[in-house]
Amino acid sequence: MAAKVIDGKAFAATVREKVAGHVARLKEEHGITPGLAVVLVGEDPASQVYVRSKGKQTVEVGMNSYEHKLDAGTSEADLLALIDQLNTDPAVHGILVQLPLPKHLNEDLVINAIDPAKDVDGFHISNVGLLGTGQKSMVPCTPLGCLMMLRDVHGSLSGMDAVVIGRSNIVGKPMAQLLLGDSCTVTIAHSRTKDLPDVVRRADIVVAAVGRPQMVPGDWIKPGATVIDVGINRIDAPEKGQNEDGSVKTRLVGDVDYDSCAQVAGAITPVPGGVGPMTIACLLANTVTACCRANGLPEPEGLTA
Ligand SMILES: Nc1nc2c(c(=O)[nH]1)N[C@@H](CN(C=O)c1ccc(C(=O)N[C@@H](CCC(=O)O)C(=O)O)cc1)CN2
Ligand SMILES: [Mg+2]
Repeated sequence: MAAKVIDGKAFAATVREKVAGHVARLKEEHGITPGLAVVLVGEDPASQVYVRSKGKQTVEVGMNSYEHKLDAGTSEADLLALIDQLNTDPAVHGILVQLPLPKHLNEDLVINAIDPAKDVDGFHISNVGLLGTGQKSMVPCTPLGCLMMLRDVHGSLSGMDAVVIGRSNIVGKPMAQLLLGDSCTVTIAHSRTKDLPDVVRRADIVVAAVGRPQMVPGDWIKPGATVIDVGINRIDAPEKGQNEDGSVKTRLVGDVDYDSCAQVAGAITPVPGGVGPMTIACLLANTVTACCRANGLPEPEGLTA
């Protein structure tokens, strides 16, 4: 039987609706409007698209959006000074520095300069430590979105075998911590893992986050398993023809070979329209959570891990 397709676009819309409801209540009952500051350094075209989308969606759910666009040559000192200013600004409840940063900037240093309570990306070392020890933290948006979708499909994840392929700080590691928090038996696999196909075949849940186009074929998937594809890779699509400038057209694919995996899996996220839209929805959710925490108010239910 063909897999159930997990519609991340539709799911993200329900998350945004919940966020908008909380924002409206914060305004009505407490006179507070959550604010999100997004910092973009340089002109990376994909980052520009994501930042524009973040600003637009922030405003659509009723929050204040503060965009800071700095040129590619901005010094570390100037970027740190801006973060300092945002850390102390009471109208700003969430701060996000769009990644990747230009090469001359030290990402760790910059991220760790953000007030952990405003770190809506959940990348600050304090939040990493809190998540790793099962304490209340800000949770990275992409893994949080994956967790929400998995809970929606399965209800309880307790006792399930989960394999996370990829060990990045942004997705693989926090994803593994979240699955552990939901009582899965978790394996983190990566480029050096021996017998990767057999490791993946044991899994009830496969989260692929390696950044290698269509790397996971259907015959690695246990029948009925749930496949969450975090990859967003652009590949040539000669079947679509050429652009006006003569270059070959492209298309987006994930880290799993969708067609073959969908024939075996019980449920699967598509690319595009799966995990990607959940990332920004969870950013909005984290901003409301940060705002509630900053004001000593109860946290919104269903929007945190
Ligand atoms: N500070 C951060 N930087 C980056 C993050 C992040 O969470 N925080 N994640 C990515 C980029 N990203 C958000 O910033 C992001 C990536 C993809 C999508 C998305 O919706 N993708 C669509 C396809 C988009 C397309 O057509 O190109 C999809 O998968 O359907 C949203 C957000 C790196 N940087
Ligand atoms: Mg760097």
